[in-house]
Amino acid sequence: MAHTPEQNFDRTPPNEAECAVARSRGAEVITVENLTKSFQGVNALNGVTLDVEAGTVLGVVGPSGAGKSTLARCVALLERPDSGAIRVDGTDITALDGSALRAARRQIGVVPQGDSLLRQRTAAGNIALPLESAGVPGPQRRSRVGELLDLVGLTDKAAAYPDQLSGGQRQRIAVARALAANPSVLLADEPTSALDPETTGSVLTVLDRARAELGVTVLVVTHDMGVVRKICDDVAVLEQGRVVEHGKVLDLVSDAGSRTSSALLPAVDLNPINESSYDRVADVVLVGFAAVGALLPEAAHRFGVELNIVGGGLTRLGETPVARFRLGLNGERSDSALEWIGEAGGAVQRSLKGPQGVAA
Ligand SMILES: Nc1ncnc2c1ncn2[C@@H]1O[C@H](COP(=O)(O)OP(=O)(O)OP(=O)(O)O)[C@@H](O)[C@H]1O
Repeated sequence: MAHTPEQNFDRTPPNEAECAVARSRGAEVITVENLTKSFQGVNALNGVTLDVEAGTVLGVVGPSGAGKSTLARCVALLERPDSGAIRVDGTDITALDGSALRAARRQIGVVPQGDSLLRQRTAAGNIALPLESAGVPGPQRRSRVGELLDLVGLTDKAAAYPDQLSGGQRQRIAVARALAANPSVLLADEPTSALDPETTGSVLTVLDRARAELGVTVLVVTHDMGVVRKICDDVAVLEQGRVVEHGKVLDLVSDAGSRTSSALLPAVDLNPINESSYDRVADVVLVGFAAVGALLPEAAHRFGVELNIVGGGLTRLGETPVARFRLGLNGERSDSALEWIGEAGGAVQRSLKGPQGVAA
């Protein structure tokens, strides 16, 4: 989907309803198929397949050397894969060259790893750079730079040089620069490494705003599950060049065996003494305000059982409250109560005491 610079510039940001339509359509903006890449005999990518829905934030996580940056660099067309396809808005970008390749590159904004701003240019000058390269006329350029400074909350720093900005502010300017040509995809490689928690929050807020206000699809490479916790809709876990887990964060946390649930949910400590006084003990994951607030009291009331939380806790994934609780139940209808919690949307993960197979 090639845009001239003017078309890019003139494209008005989609409103909330349009973004919602894009999301509900579930259109896959990036599809990676069986991607392989090796460097001097080392397999960095070993058959990676995944898709990213339009208007979502995907976190690519995994240990050092797993292939995260190589995947990001392939998607950004900075690296050519050995085999496989990468479709962006339906076009296999690995097959492009010449002007088609340049047009495809404009669809992908990149926030590179590390400090990437030009030292001799002001914040505004850095953001303007891709617009200058694309030949966008001065007045339009200035207006676009103003919008982007506003988006990243740094209007008052337009004339500041990178050395006069904090690490987090520099990163926010790098995000603004990556968004300048109005790409459909924003790719950020470790955007928060080396930042303190507070500054990290401000950079993540900017990435989230890019998705929410511009409808951009965001792919963020990170070793920090805190990034996934705060802004990611989906997560792909890479290990040794392969995707070992991929899906919606809120679905994966309901799966007891997933790496995502282990990393993001409160631990459930074993407390045999406490648990011995119950007929049934089970773990449950509850997602969303309604489930967290109402499901357990409702189950106790419906089935006339005593139901206590004996472990676990509550957390927040983005704006969504999520609980992993260990429950202790007493009463004849304890199994029915657990079954009902499962049917009502809770994920009852294992029956630690009593008959197995209560899972829903
Ligand atoms: N340009 C390169 N030349 C040689 N080997 C490379 C190159 N880029 C990556 N590799 C190798 O490919 C493998 C995957 O590296 P990659 O940087 O993609 O992993 P990563 O998951 O991003 O790691 P990190 O979290 O440490 O950045 C590693 O073994 C790495 O040494």
